[in-house]
Amino acid sequence: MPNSSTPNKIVIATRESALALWQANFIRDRLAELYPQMEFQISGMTTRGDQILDVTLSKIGGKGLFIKELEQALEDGRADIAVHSMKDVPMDMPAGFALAAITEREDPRDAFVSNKYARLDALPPGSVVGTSSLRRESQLRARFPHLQVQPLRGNVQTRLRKLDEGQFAAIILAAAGLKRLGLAERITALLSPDLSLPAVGQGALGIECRADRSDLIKLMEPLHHIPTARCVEAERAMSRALGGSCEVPLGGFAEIDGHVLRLRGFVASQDGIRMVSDELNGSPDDCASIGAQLAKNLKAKGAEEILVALESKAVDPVSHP
Ligand SMILES: NCc1[nH]cc(CCC(=O)O)c1CC(=O)O
Repeated sequence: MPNSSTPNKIVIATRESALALWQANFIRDRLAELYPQMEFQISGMTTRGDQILDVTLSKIGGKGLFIKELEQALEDGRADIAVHSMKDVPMDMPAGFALAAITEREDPRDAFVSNKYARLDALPPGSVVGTSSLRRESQLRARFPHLQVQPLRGNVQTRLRKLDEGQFAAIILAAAGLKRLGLAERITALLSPDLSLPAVGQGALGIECRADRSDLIKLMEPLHHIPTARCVEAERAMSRALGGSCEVPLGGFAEIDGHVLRLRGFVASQDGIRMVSDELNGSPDDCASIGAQLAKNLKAKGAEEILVALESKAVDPVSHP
């Protein structure tokens, strides 16, 4: 129960895309149920990541761009919490910030969306599939080398519009985003993790606040879903140990069955020609060490060479001729 040291009003910082607003409203509604006497306000803001739409995100600084402005608002006291897709949260939290809660995971799978074809394996050779995710691209190229992959940026609605305009035979999106936006009927087929291993954190939401706001961390506790948090921590520990960012074609997905946490991971070259994947089981209590160990095992199988090759590719050709 909130005591005298808890605020009577909580301001929630969010990006202004339909999905981000849905997520912020979802958390607001959960909090309002828990704390009916408190007041909640949603504060929408445009981030640099939202403004820059013409280049591949990985080339201009990556996912951090979507959350820096929100963190600035937390820092300045203009907002109390920020709601993020865990997929968009960098592996290392910046100093002074904490994840107060990780919510129960929505469907973590990728979705195949097409107006013409029922399944990925029904696409004729040369078909153009839209995605700007290096993870999705590398897996598609590895498993369906006869398909073309072309960039597709923008929010969920923009991506669906580009599909509907006929620029692509199919696109790949996160099922969670489509379901949250009430667009589940657009899902043509769900891709099993064997076919498209999800992104680290996919489907889970994170609530961020300043690390010194123990009042907020306490208030968010009922929204923290421990099995999801353990799975996401296993995935993030793996990605962190591999130096994962959105510049790296990498996937990580953990699930708990009974007393066993199963973590699967892969690292690939963008063209999917080189791919190293592996999995590890263990106790959910050991989530972080399972992630670190799987990263080691992947490195032992050759992930390091793939990562080094990616790094040299990322070097700016102008300043490093
Ligand atoms: N890359 C953007 C992004 N960040 C989070 C989601 C929604 C799914 C989720 O919460 O994991 C999406 C859309 C997508 O990948 O299709």
